[in-house]
Amino acid sequence: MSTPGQTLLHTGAFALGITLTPEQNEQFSRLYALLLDGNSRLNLTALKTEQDIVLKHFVDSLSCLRGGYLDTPGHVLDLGTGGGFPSLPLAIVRPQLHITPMDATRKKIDFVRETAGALGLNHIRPVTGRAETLGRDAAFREQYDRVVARAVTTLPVLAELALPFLKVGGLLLAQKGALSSGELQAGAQAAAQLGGRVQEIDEFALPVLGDARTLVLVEKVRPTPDRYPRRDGIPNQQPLFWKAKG
Ligand SMILES: C[S@@+](CC[C@H](N)C(=O)[O-])C[C@H]1O[C@@H](n2cnc3c(N)ncnc32)[C@H](O)[C@@H]1O
Repeated sequence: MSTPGQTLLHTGAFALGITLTPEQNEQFSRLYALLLDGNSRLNLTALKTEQDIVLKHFVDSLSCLRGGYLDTPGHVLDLGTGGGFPSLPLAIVRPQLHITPMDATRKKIDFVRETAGALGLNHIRPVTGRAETLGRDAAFREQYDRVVARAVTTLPVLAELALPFLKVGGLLLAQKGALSSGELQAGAQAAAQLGGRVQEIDEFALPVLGDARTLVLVEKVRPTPDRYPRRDGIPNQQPLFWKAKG
């Protein structure tokens, strides 16, 4: 990563209240190089410029730390991690978390596993699978203190995919762009059906660029009914309280 890229990373992280150590800085530089290399082979991200990768992937990923809900040790599932976001940046700055990056696409999870190994992030255990299937597996259901999901589907669909993984008392942190009131209302209704309750809507601007972002916090207040999640693809085709995309 260039010196201006490092400055941007520091500025962005600092705006979120995070001061990076020299070792973390080095890990982000290596992550940047590995992402560029992986992208040329695997098409992991549409973002190509250094500024975009630093701000829209690294700093944006770290914005799930707003509010301090990931400051204590615990088990975190990253649902739909793609190329490892937010898992990899989060693992760099929060080594005390046990993080499970999960995605339906094997080649993405292979990249996350190799990259975590290269960065010495031993507290990451990547898993390939669909949320609808793993959410019914006793090894995953109700096993997590936190679920993070960045840029994954609409709020009502995400509520059905994510809430089954949480212990009662756990939190879903949904990282989204600008959110319509319709999506939020449907998401709140879906969450209630699945044992959740919208706790906070945190609207903020992405550091440096100012793009609109929303961090939606949903607390799990009682167990998710056994009939959820529905089978593969159904949450997306027939979202609760929401129209499917045409
Ligand atoms: C738009 S990408 C976002 C990736 C990453 N979170 C990021 O911010 O760069 C959405 C990801 O969710 C995964 N995904 C979508 N539905 C899923 C499901 N039902 N189970 C597991 N992964 C899913 C996709 O494979 C894709 O990698």
